[in-house]
Amino acid sequence: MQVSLSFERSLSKDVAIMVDVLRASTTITVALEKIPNIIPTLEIEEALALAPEHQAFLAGERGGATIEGFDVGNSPLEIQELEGETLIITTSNGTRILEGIRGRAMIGSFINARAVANKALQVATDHVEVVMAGVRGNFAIEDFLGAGEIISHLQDEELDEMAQAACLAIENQEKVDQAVKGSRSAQNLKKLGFGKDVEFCLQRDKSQLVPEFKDGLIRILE
Ligand SMILES: O=C(O)[C@H](CS(=O)(=O)O)OP(=O)(O)O
Ligand SMILES: [Mg+2]
Repeated sequence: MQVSLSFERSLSKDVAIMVDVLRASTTITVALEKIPNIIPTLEIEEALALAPEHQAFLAGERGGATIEGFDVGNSPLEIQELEGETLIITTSNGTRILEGIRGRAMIGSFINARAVANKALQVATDHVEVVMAGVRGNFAIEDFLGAGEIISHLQDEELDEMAQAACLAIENQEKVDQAVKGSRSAQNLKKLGFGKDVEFCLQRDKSQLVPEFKDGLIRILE
């Protein structure tokens, strides 16, 4: 099995795992514990327009800050409190990257790294691509390290050089935690009062859930 790491744009027609550690991947994975259907949207207006017909909760942020009038932010801790049928979510990076995936799209982060890696291996034909979301077109260290955590569970496969680099980068967990906490994204979230979300997002293998994005909907891949 080939394993590759890419940034922003997915090239695979097989399986692609979108990684947005802070915070879309983590928030979506947690939301699926109590909400079976998640609709990601690119725009706030689209989210607002869809909410009444689905009687859905609204979650989302811009620049990390909760969108006015939404039930919760893009926050794994806040989303844990919600229970229902449908959630609509719009975020700055993660939801946009998902839309660009042409293959089978899964969602991964530190909290489900092992589960998503195993599932990808099971269902892929010959290629698992890990896609770092980044922040508005820029590299984000938290996504590189989250990708490394996932790839560390695929080490027996044929890793490209980017994938090897990410895997090597996560060898020291203490340094990984320090780097993620010191990232621009984490600093921004701390300023906005979401410091505890950063700690939450760093938990390893807390979840066995693997979210899959298919036909406009995110659900648990059984
Ligand atoms: O909500 C988040 O943590 C980020 C905010 S920002 O774009 O990094 O300012 O959004 P995400 O889509 O989860 O990267
Ligand atoms: Mg992010």
